[in-house]
Amino acid sequence: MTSQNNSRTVGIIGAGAWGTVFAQVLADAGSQVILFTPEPDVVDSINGYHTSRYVPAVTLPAQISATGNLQECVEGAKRIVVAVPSHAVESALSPLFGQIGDREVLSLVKGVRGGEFMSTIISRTLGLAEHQLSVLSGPNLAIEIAARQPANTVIANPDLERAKGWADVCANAYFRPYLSTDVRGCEIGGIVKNVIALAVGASAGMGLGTNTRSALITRGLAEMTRLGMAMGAQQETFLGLAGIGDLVTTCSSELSRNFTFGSNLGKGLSVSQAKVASKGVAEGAQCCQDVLDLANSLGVEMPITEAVVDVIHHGHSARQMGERLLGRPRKMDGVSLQIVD
Ligand SMILES: NC(=O)c1ccc[n+]([C@@H]2O[C@H](COP(=O)([O-])OP(=O)(O)OC[C@H]3O[C@@H](n4cnc5c(N)ncnc54)[C@H](O)[C@@H]3O)[C@@H](O)[C@H]2O)c1
Ligand SMILES: O=P(O)(O)OC[C@H](O)CO
Repeated sequence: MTSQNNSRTVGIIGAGAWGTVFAQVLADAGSQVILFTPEPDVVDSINGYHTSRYVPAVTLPAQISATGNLQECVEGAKRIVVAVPSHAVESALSPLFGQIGDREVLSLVKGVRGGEFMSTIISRTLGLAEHQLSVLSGPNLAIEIAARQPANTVIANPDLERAKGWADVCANAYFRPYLSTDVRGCEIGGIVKNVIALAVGASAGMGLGTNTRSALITRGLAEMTRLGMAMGAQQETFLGLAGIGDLVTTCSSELSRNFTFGSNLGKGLSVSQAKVASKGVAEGAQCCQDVLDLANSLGVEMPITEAVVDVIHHGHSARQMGERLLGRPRKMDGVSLQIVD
């Protein structure tokens, strides 16, 4: 199947859980969508049966097709969405360097690597102009949205008209975008919440309850906000959908891969066993070291993140993580905006 070269055709690079469900969101809002994936069985399944193993038990709208040819995905598309995991962004996009022209691009990716945010890496890899890339982030568990359950999100671009353009294309009866100019804050929210969800998942896996969860969410919000403020983000972003909203969702649901990854660690699985058991990418495990490096380079204290890094990379157990956080010096309550709390 090929895309129609019209103003409502969107190409999505990456047909995992979120890319596929976002295709449904766009189709339900009136677009034709063409998904690119290097996995031939996924292409065949979408084109032949309107199904994908990434979203079981869902019948995809007929306006969605798939291709294993990257050029075919983008050539007829008016707008382009990036939906691969953070570790695959450069390899997936580099063949398209300089070929995007003036088309609008939207990143769904939640990750940081080598001190760089995905907006920076995607813009550089594709050779985009300033503000050509918008970022979408918020409490968006793909499987719930696949069932057309109501969800809000945030679309950010310093040029609000460009963010509005994307909101017009993806708003539908169950998907409501809010707007922001704070790209950096939205990206930080989408990254740090994954790291905190690993810690919350680990506590749940150990059999701990809601008090522990609330403590980690609240102190996690403090960490996220401190890092964001040190990087020039807006404080209110962290009290919105891309901050506390996504943090609560990811720390509350077994549909979250990060929560589940942490839960498996809490139950005693090793990091490599938890990775194998994971049904998709757990960006918090991929990115926690990068988040900590960023925090350290800015002198920002992130004790939960530090404890997660010790579990993921230095052989600490989930129990040791808990003991270490409980043994910290006394602190004042509330979200202190001092970088060292
Ligand atoms: N799943 C969700 O609920 C959800 C929600 C919001 C944001 N996100 C974010 O979206 C991003 C993608 O997550 P996902 O859930 O779709 O991942 P996933 O694990 O479900 O699927 C990853 C997809 O990327 C594809 N891929 C890997 N390398 C590729 C390459 N080089 N070129 C093209 N495709 C490649 C794989 O084939 C697969 O289709 C992540 O950063 C994630 O944090 C996910
Ligand atoms: O499944 P997770 O943990 O990657 O979370 C998915 C989304 O980011 C939730 O907003």
